[in-house]
Amino acid sequence: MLTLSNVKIAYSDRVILDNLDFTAEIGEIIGVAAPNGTGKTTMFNVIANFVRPDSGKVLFDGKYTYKNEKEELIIHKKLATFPEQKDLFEELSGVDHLKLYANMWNGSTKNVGSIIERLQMGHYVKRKVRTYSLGMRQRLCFAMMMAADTPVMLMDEVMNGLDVDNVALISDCLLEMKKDKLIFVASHLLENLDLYADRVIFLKSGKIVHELRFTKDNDTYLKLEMIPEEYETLKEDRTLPKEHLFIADRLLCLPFSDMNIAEQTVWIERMLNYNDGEMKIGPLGTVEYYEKYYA
Ligand SMILES: Nc1ncnc2c1ncn2[C@@H]1O[C@H](COP(=O)(O)OP(=O)(O)OP(=O)(O)O)[C@@H](O)[C@H]1O
Repeated sequence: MLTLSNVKIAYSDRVILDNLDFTAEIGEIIGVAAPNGTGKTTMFNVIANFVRPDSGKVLFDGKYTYKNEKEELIIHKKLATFPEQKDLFEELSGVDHLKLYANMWNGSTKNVGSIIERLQMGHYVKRKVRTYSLGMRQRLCFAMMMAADTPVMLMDEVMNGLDVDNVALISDCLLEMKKDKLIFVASHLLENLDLYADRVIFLKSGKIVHELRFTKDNDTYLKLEMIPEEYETLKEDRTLPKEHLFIADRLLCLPFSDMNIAEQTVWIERMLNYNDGEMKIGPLGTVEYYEKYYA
């Protein structure tokens, strides 16, 4: 549905996206993880054509690119970007904003009532935006995306300023929405991405350094916190599996899926001597890969 081929962009001498290749389909939520200033927003800006890449192209439905205004219009009917709070109109109400987005992209306001109900905005949405808190504004921005109801959505920092309950609410909505959409979410709430993303891409030095796919077939690891000195001692006897990881100088991860039960039992018994025997068994999540690449 969406293809980025060889997308390159640099500011002055600094390469932000370095010949990026990427394909995504309807029905996916794709998390984008990377530290501040890496290029998440730049990637979204290129997808939306707010910024022209130095080379490479963005292709929608296998045929539309940003080669002329006609095609740009076709693409922009399919694509909405998460509004920034500073772009809200202080003197308009939340309902006014929702109607605006619904009319602009969807051509109908018939879903506005159910969106307000789903996002529990009924008690404030008729007031002017200037009276809203940060969290109320953020929920309105998300509601505007729901009102636009486009097949492609670029959500930058969607959870900013939301409390735990609202993060859970928006996460549930994302899962409900994804069936007929391709949704990108750039976020620093890493654990939250594990709850709804189908895959998470990690950007580093302009490239995708890792793609984490959440499937039931993901490799399982035995995970245990230890200090670097303990890890070094353990390494000396040369029995650690070759594919083990020691992430961020704190987390030992032993690949468990490939071991037989006897080997697994031996390692669990050995690990009981560390960290009061506190260990976890499961696949690696976004936090662990993030630490692997950026710690
Ligand atoms: N118009 C511009 N001119 C010059 N440099 C820019 C421009 N836009 C972005 N950059 C630089 O490109 C880099 C990537 O910025 P970008 O906003 O894409 O990062 P990000 O990963 O979204 O960061 P954050 O997590 O802070 O939102 C930064 O170093 C930024 O300063």
